[in-house]
Amino acid sequence: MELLHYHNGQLLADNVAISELANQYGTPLYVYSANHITQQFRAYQDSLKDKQHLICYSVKTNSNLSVLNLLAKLGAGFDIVSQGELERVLKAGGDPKKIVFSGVAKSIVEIKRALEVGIKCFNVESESELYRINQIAQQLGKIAAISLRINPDVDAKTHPYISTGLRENKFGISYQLALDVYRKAACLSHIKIAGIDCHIGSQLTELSPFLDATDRILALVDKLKAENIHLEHIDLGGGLGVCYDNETPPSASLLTAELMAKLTNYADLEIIFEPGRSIIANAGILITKVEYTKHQDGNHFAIVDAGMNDLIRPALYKAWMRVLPVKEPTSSDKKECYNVVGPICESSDVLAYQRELSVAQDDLLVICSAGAYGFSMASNYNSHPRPAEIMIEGGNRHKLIRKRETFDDLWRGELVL
Ligand SMILES: Cc1ncc(COP(=O)(O)O)c(C=O)c1O
Ligand SMILES: N[C@@H](CCCC[NH3+])C(=O)O
Repeated sequence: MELLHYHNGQLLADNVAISELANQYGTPLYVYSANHITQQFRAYQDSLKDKQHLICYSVKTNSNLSVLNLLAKLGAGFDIVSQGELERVLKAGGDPKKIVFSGVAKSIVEIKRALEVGIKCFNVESESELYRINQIAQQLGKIAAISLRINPDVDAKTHPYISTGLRENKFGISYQLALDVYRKAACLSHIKIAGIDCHIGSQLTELSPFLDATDRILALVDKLKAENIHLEHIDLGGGLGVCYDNETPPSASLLTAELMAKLTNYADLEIIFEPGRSIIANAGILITKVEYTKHQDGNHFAIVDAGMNDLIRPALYKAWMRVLPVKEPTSSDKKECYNVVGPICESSDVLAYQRELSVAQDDLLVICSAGAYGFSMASNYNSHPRPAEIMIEGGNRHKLIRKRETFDDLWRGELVL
């Protein structure tokens, strides 16, 4: 079932009226549906049930403790990229043995902490990182399980800012060097080679880049085997896209089925995925209120209380996100072509360009598909407190899962000289 639908002229999320949420919690407001998150996660789980697998939700996508806790209870592992994300997962009740640690700049402190809590695996992104991990593991008297994140040099056919698997990107170890780095890893005293990893980008709407990357990774697995380097798992990353407008990405079950077909001769390998957006993007919305409308020089602006500080995707990538009025439009409404703009003093603070809307002051609008890379990328720019977040459970109960920030939160930790 879709998250949003109109009923008696009002927009509902699951079975809850958006206007009720805005009245109770204020705006801007992030809202997520536990049912939808569960449904998306289970789509991965169900399609992999015949294969040893671990679905490591990508924490950066939406790292609210309640979201992590919900996913942990469903059996998720976690893909993290910082100690902050590690601490969040632990705080939310996630199992450290199901954590994989990606990221190009893991610090000594981060590596130590990850070893102490006993994560599943480091996704190593450079040769120097490998040596650092070995050294720290030696100091702690531990063996670090690693996989190398391979940069397969595959075009993910997505926005250049969110493509990560091309040779010019900073991520991973070059395909050409990978075998050699594995050989070096095999000689290190405190390293255990556990797997192989790749993640080629985000918001992928075609299957072919996934298939190409997997072929290249499997060719490496074969070469490693020939050298007696045996792996326990293969991690194919995240990246599956969602529908924001009219994209038609493959479903999680089609993606996993196509990839599993390639893995039939690798029955002993556990398969790991690191999905983020496809779990939660369409399980979340951002509710915002129209503060003013402005009509001048042929332009129509709906000036709303949410801005690029709350949701940066449109400003950062010119991402298109659907905007729906909370009051159901009728055929007699007079519509104009609006730019939906926020309060921030930047010309790029535009949430949506050129949308046919009928809006008036104090109307509520919903930015759809905002569950992924929404709140997790929010900032306090222009000294706006970050929004509250709420979760709808069971389709009709709603709970605050993050309080709206106060002004005290804005200057917490600052000192007046
Ligand atoms: C290493 C890694 N894994 C997983 C993800 C999740 O990607 P997505 O949200 O596109 O599924 C990302 C973000 O792109 C990432 O950098
Ligand atoms: N933040 C990006 C995706 C980047 C993925 C990070 N690995 C977005 O909103 O689309």
